[in-house]
Amino acid sequence: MLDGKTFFFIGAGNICESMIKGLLSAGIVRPGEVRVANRSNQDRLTFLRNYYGIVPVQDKKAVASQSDVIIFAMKPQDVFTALSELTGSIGKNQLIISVLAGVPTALIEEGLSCEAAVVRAMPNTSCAVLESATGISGGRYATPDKLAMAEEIFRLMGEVVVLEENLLDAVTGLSGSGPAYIYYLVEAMEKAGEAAGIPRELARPLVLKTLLGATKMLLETGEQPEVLRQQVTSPNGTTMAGINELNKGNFQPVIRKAILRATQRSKELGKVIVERQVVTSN
Ligand SMILES: NC(=O)C1=CN([C@@H]2O[C@H](COP(=O)(O)OP(=O)(O)OC[C@H]3O[C@@H](n4cnc5c(N)ncnc54)[C@H](OP(=O)(O)O)[C@@H]3O)[C@@H](O)[C@H]2O)C=CC1
Ligand SMILES: O=C(O)[C@@H]1CCC=N1
Repeated sequence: MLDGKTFFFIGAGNICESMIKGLLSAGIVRPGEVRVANRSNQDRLTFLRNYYGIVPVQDKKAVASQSDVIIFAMKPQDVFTALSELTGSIGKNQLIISVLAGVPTALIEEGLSCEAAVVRAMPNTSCAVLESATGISGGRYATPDKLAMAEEIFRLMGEVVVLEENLLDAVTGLSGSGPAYIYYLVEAMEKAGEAAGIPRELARPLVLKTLLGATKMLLETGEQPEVLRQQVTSPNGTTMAGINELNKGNFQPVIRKAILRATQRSKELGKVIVERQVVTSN
């Protein structure tokens, strides 16, 4: 379904680069089929062209009208300018993917005013290494084949779940922001390893392999995390002592709070943008 398709990224930031890296390394999409535009930062486009061989774009309208897949990848608050720059250039046959946190498909549909096939997606930066966890949801005019195409695109870069749009904010809080929580955990574990006397350069491989090994155990054994945790935890041993400290620090409630707050933030971002749309259109 993707053979020879052209991709147009509007917004050349972090998630755009992760997706470009992933799409190209998956080997289905060629650099010449990937077009990228920014608001003003030309150096960034030059870097992406030199590094990945993609095509930098100035005339967004012209390129949008000639692209099969258009990916909205600007900050949520920049969506209105991006939509206004595309007026009249997009039609029903194209696939529009929005990775914008909080922004409903309806807002993009309305902005494009052509019954555009919009799919809202929430990938994460692990697209770059083909290990993203991505949630997708089709908008009002996204036909089953368009949703399937979006799923195929993200499946090249990792795991995909299709869900109702009202769950996309929760996906954002859980797995969209998720890599940052894990990096934060790695930072904390490395620092703790250092405090216990292990030099940083030795702590890192120990921490990373521990993470990778635990993930593989979960995937390959199919066991519940509780069961695997218990297998590590000897009665009155070292793990129990460590877990007790985590519990004293409210480990599970804190993680829950972080994910729920990030989910709520995604909803807030969307609400502000929808309100702006209502004000502008009145
Ligand atoms: N970072 C992440 O892990 C994830 C981010 N997202 C979502 O992706 C979106 C982008 O995030 P991220 O990549 O981190 O953001 P960045 O700030 O890194 O990049 C945003 C880019 O959008 C460009 N831009 C702004 N307005 C326009 C416009 N009108 N036309 C073309 N380009 C424009 C900016 O260009 P310039 O620099 O020239 O102003 C900038 O390069 C957000 O909506 C976010 O919610 C989704 C999943 C994960
Ligand atoms: O922090 C953010 O708002 C974006 C959305 C998910 C990951 N990064």
